[in-house]
Amino acid sequence: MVAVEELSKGDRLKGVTFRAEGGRVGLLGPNGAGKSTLLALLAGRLRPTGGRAFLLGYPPRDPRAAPLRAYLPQNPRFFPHLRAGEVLEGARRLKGLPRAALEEAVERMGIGGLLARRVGTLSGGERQRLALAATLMGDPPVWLLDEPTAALDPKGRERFWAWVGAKHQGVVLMALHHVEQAVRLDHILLLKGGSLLEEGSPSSLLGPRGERLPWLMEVLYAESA
Ligand SMILES: Nc1ncnc2c1ncn2[C@@H]1O[C@H](COP(=O)(O)OP(=O)(O)OP(=O)(O)O)[C@@H](O)[C@H]1O
Repeated sequence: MVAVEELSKGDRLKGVTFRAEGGRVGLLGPNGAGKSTLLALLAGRLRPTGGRAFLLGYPPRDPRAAPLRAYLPQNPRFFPHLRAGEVLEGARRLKGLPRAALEEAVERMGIGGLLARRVGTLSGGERQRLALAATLMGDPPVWLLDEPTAALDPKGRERFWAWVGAKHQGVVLMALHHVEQAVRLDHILLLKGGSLLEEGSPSSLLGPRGERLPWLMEVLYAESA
């Protein structure tokens, strides 16, 4: 479903290869590891300098790939004067979705009370909920999410993970910083310095009881003196 072969972007991503047929796949790695670069390449926002990728058989920049994916960048931007409801309505029209899809997205992220608010007045977490609702509306098969939970409070995180849990087909590929969320994943890709260090299930990488967590933290996050 998502196939990545020797994908490169200069020094930012160096020949990464993996396949994901379905499920929740986490990209873990320190700042600057290349997570956002990989997601932006799959979203068709960047051109690779080498290698290839496919979303359900289509290269990311092929127009046929666009309706198959939802992409949440790290810092989604909105026109601050728009109301949250207008942002969602714009997303709905752009995607050609029925009104029910918008209503489901509002319900899932719990933002019914924000619809009349101007985006510029929303808090960081409220904006993140709105961005997720606008991005995931209509549930396309491939979700590409750059730190989707970073600004969310615990309730917001629960809502997000419940939406992910309700997705029974497709791939959710997401960059995450909070290693404790790794237990919610089916598969983990460890990125560092633009390269894929290792991949596997949470229990194979972290140990069945999380006993390898110190190793993981050291491998990923140790800073050279
Ligand atoms: N537009 C750009 N031009 C040149 N280099 C860039 C650009 N954007 C990012 N980089 C560099 O590419 C590398 C990978 O960055 P990327 O944003 O993909 O990392 P990341 O794993 O998402 O990091 P973070 O956890 O900090 O979001 C970093 O060294 C970064 O400084």
